Amino acid sequence: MGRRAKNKQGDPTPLHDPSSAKPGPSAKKLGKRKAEDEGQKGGSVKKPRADVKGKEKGKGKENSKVKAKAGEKGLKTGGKTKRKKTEEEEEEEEEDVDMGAGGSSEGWEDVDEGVDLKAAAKSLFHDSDGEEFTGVVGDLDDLDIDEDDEMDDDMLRGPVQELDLGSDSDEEEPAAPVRLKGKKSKQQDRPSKIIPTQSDDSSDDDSDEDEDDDEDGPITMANMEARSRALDAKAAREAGLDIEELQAAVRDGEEDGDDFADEDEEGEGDEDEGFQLPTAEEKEEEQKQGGPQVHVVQKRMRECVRVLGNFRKLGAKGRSRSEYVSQLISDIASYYGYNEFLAEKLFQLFPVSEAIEFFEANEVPRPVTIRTNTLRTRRRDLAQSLINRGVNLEPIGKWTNVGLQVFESSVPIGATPEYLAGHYMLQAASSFLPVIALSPQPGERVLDMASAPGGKTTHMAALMENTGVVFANDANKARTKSLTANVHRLGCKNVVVCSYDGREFPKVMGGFDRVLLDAPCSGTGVISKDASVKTNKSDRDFTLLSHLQKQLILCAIDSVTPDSKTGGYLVYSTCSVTVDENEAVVDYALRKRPNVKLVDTGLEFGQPGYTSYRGKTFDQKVSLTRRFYPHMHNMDGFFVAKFKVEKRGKKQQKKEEEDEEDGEKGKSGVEGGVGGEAFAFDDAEDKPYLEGECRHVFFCETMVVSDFSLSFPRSLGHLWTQNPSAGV
Ligand SMILES: C[S@@+](CC[C@H](N)C(=O)[O-])C[C@H]1O[C@@H](n2cnc3c(N)ncnc32)[C@H](O)[C@@H]1O
Repeated sequence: MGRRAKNKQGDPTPLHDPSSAKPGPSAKKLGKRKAEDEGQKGGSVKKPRADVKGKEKGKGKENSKVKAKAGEKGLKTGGKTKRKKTEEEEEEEEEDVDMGAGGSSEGWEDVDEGVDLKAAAKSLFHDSDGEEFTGVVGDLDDLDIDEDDEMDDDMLRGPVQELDLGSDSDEEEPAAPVRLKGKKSKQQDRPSKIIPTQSDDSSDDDSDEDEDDDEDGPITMANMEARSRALDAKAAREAGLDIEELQAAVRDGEEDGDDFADEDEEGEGDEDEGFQLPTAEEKEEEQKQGGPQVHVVQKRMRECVRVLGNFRKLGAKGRSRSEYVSQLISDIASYYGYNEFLAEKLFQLFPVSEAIEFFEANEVPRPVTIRTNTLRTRRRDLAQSLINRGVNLEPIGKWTNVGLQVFESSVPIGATPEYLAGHYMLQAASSFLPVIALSPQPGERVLDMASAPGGKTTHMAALMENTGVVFANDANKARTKSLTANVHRLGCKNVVVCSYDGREFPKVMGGFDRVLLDAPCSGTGVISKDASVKTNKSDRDFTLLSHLQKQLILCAIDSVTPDSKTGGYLVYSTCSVTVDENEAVVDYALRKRPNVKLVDTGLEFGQPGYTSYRGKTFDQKVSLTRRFYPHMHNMDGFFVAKFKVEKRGKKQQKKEEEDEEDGEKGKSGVEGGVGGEAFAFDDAEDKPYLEGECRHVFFCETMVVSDFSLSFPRSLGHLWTQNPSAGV
């Protein structure tokens, strides 16, 4: 936690207008990275932060007070600008401005004006100087928080464990990483932030001023934020220039009539004297020596990106584009520590230069973010309480009125009294998105089909103001423990926890106004959190996951009632960036269920989903889905699709019945592989794997009702009367 909290980053806000050009290449950046490696560990961007850390440690308690003060300033004025002022200015202003009453309200739109926040915060919590803690209301006694649960908040997403077909991620890192042996990342050799995301740029409006500051005087508590931002901004500007240069190179290539689609076209230009693609013999020799040297790989990657940006001009005679591509993929795999299969799969998602940005971004932790639980508190009150404890934070961005980004904290953010009292959930910013898209309404009946550990369930319960009912289901019974704990901690009284295989819906219950299917996935969007994904995913995993996701999405659609007066929506999301798990699943659902249509997600940013990919064409409406990327949005890789479910015609019903019969005969008929090759699943062949997937399924007969004060019959009455055909 501490490491992340100290990792000051830009907002997880949109960096690009979806319509704007994607960020460009960074071949030059790879060169800069090398210089930083050799010149100074940590590079110019990281060094001041290290200094600051050292000072913070030394200052102890006093330090946290200063930080709290700096944070208060941020709160009063909307954050960023104020923290760049001198200590004297801050003190002066502190006297002038009444905490919480007035001030600029950017990012705090959810807060009533004129509230005495200090008093409000005090009424909730006593100061941390030993007075009795009286702020907790509700069912704290019911809390059963163990370490796993704490982790669960943050590790909201991850690969499906059942499909983890072995990983070698326990392998030790070599002590002196001179050569690349096997699939080990060399990231420990390099500064953690090498190609700054453009969020750094966008989050800094007055970076010139900061840059001037950079020259004078030592780093102090008062100026450290400004220093850090200035350095980030400087690096971002440099990266921007690189991007422009490389984009220009790519444009030149295009103008020259370079056909990027022609994989085997041979180069016409002269290869740089200093760079030659290695011959087969040289590669063999490299392997014999225990793998290439880091600086060789860095240089080769940089050169390959450059050549591929303008292949016709720069490609060596007699060498094909695909040779450069496969060399680059192989070097990416060894440099960043991926298996070659996954490196290639992810590489193919982006233009060459952007792919490097994506891989780089996976090496950097995403910002620490929390979601205010509006059932227990308001964001401004929560911020005030945490600031008083020495937490430096800011609202995430205008797109959410409950999110806070934590920059630094002198207390463990997963163990504050506010956390234990359920005032917030440690939650990745990307996790807010599907709930915002689904937009559950008070009084509705909602299903969260794959819900553990409950980040989205509890968010939905809050949006529904603890009314209606949220069925929080998860096939993995062990995971429902942390789900239940979170439901209790956050004071959700409209949640029923259950543990079915999602594919049992709507047979067990249906008739929902809205359904969220936050599907089990490969986790390729959260590699910065779980590096094991780099090496433990195979082609077969993606095939099986896609199969499961297709089965789940049909069940999710069928669980929505088209008769809903207020809703009739399904949101499908994953924390993966692969097309097989996203667009291919959505397209499959559209083909299998003509009664659903894609609608706008309502999310303000994100890239449109692919409508064609590697020879496969999807429904044009798939462009309504949204993709989110670490390198572009400074949040976990994520995908969101929103469907409106309408009434089924008789013809469709008949077709579905036929499909079901076919499935029972042995072929489930799931199709839609990426790359043009349609494939069908053979249930007999998949059985061992699907059984593996199902072995944790617990068909619960007794629901765990989150609010024990609710009478059992009433909650279940609500449940069963909606679905008389449930047959339970
Ligand atoms: C991405 S996680 C869900 C995260 C959760 N929505 C949240 O926000 O905290 C996917 C979940 O799907 C569950 N799962 C896997 N297979 C399932 C199935 N067949 N039916 C229902 N849930 C399943 C896993 O146990 C896992 O908890």
